[in-house]
Amino acid sequence: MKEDIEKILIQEVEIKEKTEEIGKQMTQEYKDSFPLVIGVLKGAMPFMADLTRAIDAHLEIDFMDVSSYGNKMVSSGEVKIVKDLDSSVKGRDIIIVEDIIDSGLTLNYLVSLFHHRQANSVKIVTLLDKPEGRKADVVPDIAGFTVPDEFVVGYGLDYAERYRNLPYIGILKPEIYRGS
Ligand SMILES: O=P(O)(O)OC[C@H]1O[C@H](OP(=O)(O)OP(=O)(O)O)[C@H](O)[C@@H]1O
Ligand code: HPA
Repeated sequence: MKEDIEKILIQEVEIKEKTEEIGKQMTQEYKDSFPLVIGVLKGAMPFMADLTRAIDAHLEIDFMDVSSYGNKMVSSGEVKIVKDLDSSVKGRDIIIVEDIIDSGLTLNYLVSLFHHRQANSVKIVTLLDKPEGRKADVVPDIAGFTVPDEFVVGYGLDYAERYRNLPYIGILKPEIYRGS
């Protein structure tokens, strides 16, 4: 698997340090509000697991799985709910945890949905932000790293469902996409 990686963009230790830093910040911000922390499956799974353990405050955890209709590159922005939340967001302070914001279409949909469901507040925390990919106007409240406009994998992020279990963020060798 590792031989498929052209370049490591963010090392495991950098992810760990950044996650600790974000966790400390969120401990201060949320120590009195019992937020509902929502991980967006599947990509956010490792970050969600590490980040929530870096927050020293009471919180509730839930997960949502969404997928975009059709090819993402030409996506209409329409999103399908594959797995909905177990909890109600009404009146709650919501923190959405993502691995990456690229086009912003997934988060644009989720933020609107949670406002429609009458959340008290909706904040976005993402490990990676790829601002050059944006098609919808989404700005994270907390972003760990800004990445260039390239397809990245690892630490939850996949290519064809592979590489999610890499402990770092990297860029694939071009021949992997070309299938040779
Ligand atoms: O800003 P966007 O362009 O909407 O892209 C970001 C979304 O894309 C990825 O999920 P994906 O739909 O690939 O599902 P996955 O998490 O199961 O891999 C990622 O985990 C984000 O949820
Ligand atoms: O760069 C990416 N890598 C993996 N999944 C993604 N989903 C949106 N952008 C990306």
